Amino acid sequence: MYLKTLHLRHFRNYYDQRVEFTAAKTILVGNNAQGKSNLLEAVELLATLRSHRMARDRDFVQEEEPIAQINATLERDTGVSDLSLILRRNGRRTVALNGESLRRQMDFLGVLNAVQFSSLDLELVRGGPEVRRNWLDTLLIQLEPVYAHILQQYNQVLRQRNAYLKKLQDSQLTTQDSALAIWDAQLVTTGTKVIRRRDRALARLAPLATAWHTSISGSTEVLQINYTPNVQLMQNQPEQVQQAFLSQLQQRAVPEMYRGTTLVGPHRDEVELTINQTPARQYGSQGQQRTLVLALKLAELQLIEEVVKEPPLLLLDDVLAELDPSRQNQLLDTIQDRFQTLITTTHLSSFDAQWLNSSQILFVEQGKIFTSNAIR
Ligand SMILES: Nc1ncnc2c1ncn2[C@@H]1O[C@H](COP(=O)(O)OP(=O)(O)OP(=O)(O)O)[C@@H](O)[C@H]1O
Repeated sequence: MYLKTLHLRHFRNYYDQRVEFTAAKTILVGNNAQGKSNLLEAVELLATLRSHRMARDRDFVQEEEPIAQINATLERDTGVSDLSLILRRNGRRTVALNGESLRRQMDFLGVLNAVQFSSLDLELVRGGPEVRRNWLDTLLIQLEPVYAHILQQYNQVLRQRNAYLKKLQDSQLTTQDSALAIWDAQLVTTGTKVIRRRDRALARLAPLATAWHTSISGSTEVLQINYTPNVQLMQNQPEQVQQAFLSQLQQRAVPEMYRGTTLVGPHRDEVELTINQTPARQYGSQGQQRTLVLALKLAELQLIEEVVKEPPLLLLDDVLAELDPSRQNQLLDTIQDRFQTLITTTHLSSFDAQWLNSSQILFVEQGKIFTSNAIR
């Protein structure tokens, strides 16, 4: 797939900027805080309706403006599509495809696919389980857009069940007298869908990532990725998962009521990353942890391509310069011209000449994009 144009209006520090992408690789160069990451974030939003920066919608909208707008033209094997996303301070969003407003955001997902890779991704190794759950969920949204809907349902039931548990704390009711069973049933139904999809996605991703990791580390390291669901998963059959989920909920009913929060479910899942059988967080240098993240990203690219049958975009936010030459080459060899790639950097000096020659270079300054570095 190929992103032909992007038009940002009142998005972050862009007032009204059109960009036309004229090569498979585009390098966005500029000093810090000029708007390079913002542009990549806009593309990420079109792909996933999420931002890895965990921003709220009001952060996207330029000061003094009521709405932010992102428009794009995308070429796929199936034809050309116009995408439009309107963001408002109050969080209400409007999505449109080829000029037609879509009622379900799910129908917007899966049109543009992208893998985002930034220095924040090191948190995948160093951060807590929530970071890895978020990463997996964002990938799943692209593999199966219906997952966005399932996840939203689960989170809604979870919030309602937590509110009910809090209410129970203040009442004289016991867990048996209460209507908790109604919430349990809904949590189990939606949560099981989340668990089974996470399990399936990781089962496909893990061998790809392990193979990349072996190759990048020169066969000195073995990466293992294990899904550790909070609900014991013996078999990935819906009935079995539901039964296990329900019985764990029933076992924890008293502590849940005491603490006023749900203690069982996929909101407590973990994805374990180990290198040579040692937890990756404790393993080795920053360089080795970067190898792991690079392997995950290359696996994401490969898996999305396998599933959607077209190469997704790759968004490299200030990471190329952080990789050593051999890891850089591994990445660049994989990309070639197959994956349209948008790269941000503060210095062009870190790129090899051949790459520079075949890339479109755009200069970013205070929310404006220039095609040449001439005196402005
Ligand atoms: N809603 C907004 N309205 C106006 N300006 C914003 C908004 N959100 C962010 N900005 C501005 O965008 C700039 C940050 O841009 P961005 O994160 O893209 O930096 P960058 O060019 O990628 O640089 P770095 O290398 O530091 O990441 C800051 O100047 C910030 O004030």
